[in-house]
Amino acid sequence: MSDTPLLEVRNLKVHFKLPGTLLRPKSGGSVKAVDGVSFHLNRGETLGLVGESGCGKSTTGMAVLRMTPVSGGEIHLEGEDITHLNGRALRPLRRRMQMIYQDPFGALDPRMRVLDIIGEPLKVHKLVTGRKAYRQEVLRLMDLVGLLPDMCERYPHEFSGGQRQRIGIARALAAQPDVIICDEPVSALDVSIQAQIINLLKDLQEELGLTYLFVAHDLAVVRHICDRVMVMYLGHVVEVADSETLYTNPQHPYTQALLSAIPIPDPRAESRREVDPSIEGEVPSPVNPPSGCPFHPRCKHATDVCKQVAPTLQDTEDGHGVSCHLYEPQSEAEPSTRVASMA
Ligand SMILES: Nc1ncnc2c1ncn2[C@@H]1O[C@H](COP(=O)(O)OP(=O)(O)OP(=O)(O)O)[C@@H](O)[C@H]1O
Repeated sequence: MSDTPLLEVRNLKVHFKLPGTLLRPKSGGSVKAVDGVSFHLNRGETLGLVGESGCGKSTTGMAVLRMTPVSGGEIHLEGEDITHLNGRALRPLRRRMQMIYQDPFGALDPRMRVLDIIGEPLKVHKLVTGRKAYRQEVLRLMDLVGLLPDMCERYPHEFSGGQRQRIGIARALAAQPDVIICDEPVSALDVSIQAQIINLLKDLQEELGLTYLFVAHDLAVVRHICDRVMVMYLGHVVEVADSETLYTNPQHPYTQALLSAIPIPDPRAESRREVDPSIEGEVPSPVNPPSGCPFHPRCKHATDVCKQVAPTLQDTEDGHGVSCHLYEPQSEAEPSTRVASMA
């Protein structure tokens, strides 16, 4: 079996130009929404992408799908550089990478019947021939996601939020994708429905060997579905590790702060929980980033959130990477594995 990851992203940058003002029309500057992000995704695994609002999670997903312009870096799908594919060459990629959207209400065309919403990718990518095979395939997909056959003639407004998300999942599956980007797929749903959709995604992954990039701001949700988790802060990855390690032994102060904000189900433990103050207050914005490191105010590199001398995050053997100048590896035996290099 090949060691090539299904998806590999190297030093990805997405910088948006800001419009100028009336007085200074040319000096709008830019937002570094994604600024040097690297990661890999193996076939059959789920990688979580977490962080506060505005840290660049969705933009990373959209860039990987080649739905937003890439300012720098490389995206490889099964070893093929897809960063600069355009026009016709992008078509097969559109099938191979699908997205499940956050808003099950806005993602579906209200004028289309479920039969055609789910079936559209079958037509676009010519995956079935004939009306009968088309209908059969849609019904099979509906069954996979727990929708009844007679629902296929209905319209999106006749469904609940959870059912609409099932329709969105069936539509994504119709394309027989290699990678599915799940962009906050449960955050718009009631808590009781969230668990159903997460379980459905897990079951489908097991049955069909799916690969997910799972974007979410809710760390509690991510823990249940992800094999590995990557934490983003203002366009950078600050820590990546397997889920168990990240939740039980977080090393970056930002990860620790994010975890301190998760409510604990046990009321006694919850009453003792203290939220790290660095995570409270206004969410930092890449439009006007903080001038010093909010986690290590005394760090001598703490200028413009480590952007002047950015610590680099190593893709290490044990898979635990920490991007912080002040991080010390725990073991002498693995000096190069966890240290953020002083570039
Ligand atoms: N098309 C765009 N033009 C200009 N700025 C943009 C554009 N798209 C995103 N941004 C900015 O890039 C930053 C990252 O946005 P992004 O949506 O990726 O964050 P996010 O982590 O997914 O947040 P959320 O959880 O709120 O969706 C934000 O400051 C956002 O305002």
